Amino acid sequence: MSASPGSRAALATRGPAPQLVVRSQAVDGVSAQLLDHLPDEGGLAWVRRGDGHVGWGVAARLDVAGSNRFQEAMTWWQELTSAAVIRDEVGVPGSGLVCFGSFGFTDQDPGELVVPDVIVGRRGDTTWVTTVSPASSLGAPPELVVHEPSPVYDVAFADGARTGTDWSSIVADAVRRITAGELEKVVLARDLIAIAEQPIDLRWPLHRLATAYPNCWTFSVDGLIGATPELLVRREKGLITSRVLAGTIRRTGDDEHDLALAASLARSSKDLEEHEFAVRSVAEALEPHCTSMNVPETPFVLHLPNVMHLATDVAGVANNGASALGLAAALHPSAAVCGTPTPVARDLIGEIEGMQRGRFSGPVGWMDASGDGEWCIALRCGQADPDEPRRMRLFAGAGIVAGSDPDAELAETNAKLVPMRDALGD
Ligand SMILES: C=C(O[C@@H]1C=C(C(=O)O)C=C[C@H]1O)C(=O)O
Repeated sequence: MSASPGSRAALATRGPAPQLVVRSQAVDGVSAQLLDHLPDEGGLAWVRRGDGHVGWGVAARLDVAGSNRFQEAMTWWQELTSAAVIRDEVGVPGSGLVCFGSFGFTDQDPGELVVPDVIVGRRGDTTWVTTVSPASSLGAPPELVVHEPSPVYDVAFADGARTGTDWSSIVADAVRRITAGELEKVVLARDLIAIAEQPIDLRWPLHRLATAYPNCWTFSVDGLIGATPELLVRREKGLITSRVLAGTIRRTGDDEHDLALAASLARSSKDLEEHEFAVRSVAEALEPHCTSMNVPETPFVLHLPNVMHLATDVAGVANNGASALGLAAALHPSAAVCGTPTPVARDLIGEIEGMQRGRFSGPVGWMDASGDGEWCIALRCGQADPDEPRRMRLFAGAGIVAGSDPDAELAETNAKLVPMRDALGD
């Protein structure tokens, strides 16, 4: 599967949303994994622990950028879903009409919503196929075929916008500015370039990510692929949840040592402070949308194969009709990927980070016609190069507070690059 962002302009839908006819039907006897069904071009994916959905083809698409991007996307989705004729014979989260989407970190970075022609979904024992067609040409459900991705060989890695040493020095600069009282926390990121011998079949790293990181959300949207551990927001039947991560320690591979490290992470005042900023930013953004909220006072330690994070699961009951995307828009950018105070951190990132993040650290996810859905933060990910299919940009960042050590932060970003590096076969 290669990315085809070159066709972005041609596929972009402007003007009135098309009228779509949508049908979801359960299918029996499908034992293959969802990702196995992705064709070699333009696949979309959202998978966790075997559940989720994959899609291909483009029944409708909206490209968005600018300060009004979330509102524009919500209006388009509202129009599209209210004009659609939806026959959902499955009735589980993810069946019926859904779109996949991703948004840039800044207003200037472009993002999109995509409604595929075909969606294959699974939730527990139920597998279904959704077909989406223009009202004038109702299609039959496709035969589900299993495709083999092409292995990725001989990947070389090179510095992106900055060398590690240069990046450490901008971290040191940020620490000075935090100590001087300009702001409390800023998240700084860096990129790494991966270059393979042959064009990269994105399904290869996707399979490996989903296998190695089953507790993360493995995604593929328009050439952006990754396995993120951070749920910005889920809305499902009136329940709103968010998993906030901030505060990280690398794993060593020695279980006993890792347990001791987890305990030290849970006691580290620097990490607890960094985490507190992130939780507060999420709780404040969700509060106007919830009748009752549960914000645990103490984080737990989330164990991933490469790192451990301080984590807090925030939950609330929706008190208004804000869609999952509306909530993601209210939350983005949280202090987990930007900083505190948000405007100062955002300006500092623009001033010293020295690269365009694109969709890295923006919301990525999916949404259904009722506005339920899941939006994660696009982390532990890579962006396929639209002009050079052998090339990807990989990203990682780290939260910087007064007590941060630049070399330790560099090591943290290296640990966060491991999922994508390993998935590409390093
Ligand atoms: C910015 C990233 O991760 C974020 C920063 C974290 C931290 O600084 O401890 C932890 C999880 C994420 O919220 C990344 O993975 O690139």
